[in-house]
Amino acid sequence: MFKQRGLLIVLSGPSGVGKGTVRKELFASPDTNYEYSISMTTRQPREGEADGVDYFFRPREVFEALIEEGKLLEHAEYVGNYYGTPLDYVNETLDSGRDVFLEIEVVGAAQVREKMPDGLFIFLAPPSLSHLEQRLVGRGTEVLEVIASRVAKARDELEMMDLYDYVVENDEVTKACDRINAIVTAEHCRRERVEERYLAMLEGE
Ligand SMILES: Nc1ncnc2c1ncn2[C@@H]1O[C@H](COP(=O)(O)OP(=O)(O)OP(=O)(O)O)[C@@H](O)[C@H]1O
Ligand SMILES: Nc1nc2c(ncn2[C@@H]2O[C@H](COP(=O)(O)O)[C@@H](O)[C@H]2O)c(=O)[nH]1
Repeated sequence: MFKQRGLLIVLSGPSGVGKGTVRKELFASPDTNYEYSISMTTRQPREGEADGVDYFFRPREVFEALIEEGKLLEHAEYVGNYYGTPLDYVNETLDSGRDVFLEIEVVGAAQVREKMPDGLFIFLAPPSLSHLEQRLVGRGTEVLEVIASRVAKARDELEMMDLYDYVVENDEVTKACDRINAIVTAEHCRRERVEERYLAMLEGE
C-alpha cells in the first residue's frame, strides 16, 4: 500500500498580521497534526527567543553557503536579514506522510509555489492597514523606523493575496485558527476523494 505524501501548508502575509500568534494557537491544540518547519534567519534573537525553537539563528556566511549548496527550499531577504526554510526537513517530513506547516513572508511563499505547487497556500490578512500598524506598535519588538518600513512593505504584500488558494482574515485569533483548520480538513477530504477515484480507475482498467 503506498503512503500518501503529507500536505505542505504555507501560511503567509505581512509582518504583524499575526502569523506567529495564529500558528502558536494552532499548535497549542492537541488536535493539530501539522509539523512546524523551523526557519533559519540571520537576524538577532529577540528577548525570549531560543535557537532551534523560534528559529535557527545563523551568521550570514553560513546562510549564504546553504543557499549555494541548495539546502533551502526558499529564502528571502527581509528588512536587512535573510530568512529561509531548510529543505531536507520539509521533504523528509512530507515523505513520512505528515503535514508540514510553513510560516513565511510572501517572496519566499512565491518560491515555494514554484517548487511545490501542490501545497496549500493561505494568506493571512489584517482587517486594515491601521490594525496592522497598531499590532506592530503593540508588539513593541521593533523601533518606529522599522515598523514604518514593515507597514510600507505590507502595501505591496497585500497586492499578492490573489495568488493564494485562500485568504483568511485575522480579525480574532481563534476565528482565524478555525478557518485555517476548516481549510486544511477540506483539502484533505478533496485529496482523499481524488486518490479514491484514481485507485478506482486503476482497478477498472
Ligand atoms: N487577531 C488579533 N487581534 C489583535 N491582535 C493580534 C491578533 N493577532 C495577533 N495580534 C497581535 O499582533 C502582534 C503581531 O503578531 P505576530 O507577532 O503574531 O505577527 P507576525 O505576522 O507573526 O509578525 P512577523 O511576521 O513580524 O513575525 C502581536 O502583538 C500579537 O499579539
Ligand atoms: N521567506 C521566509 N520568510 C520567513 C521565514 N521565517 C520567517 N519569515 C518571515 O520573515 C518576516 C520577519 O520575521 P520576524 O521574525 O523577524 O518578525 C515575517 O514575515 C516572517 O513570517 C522563512 O523561513 N522564509
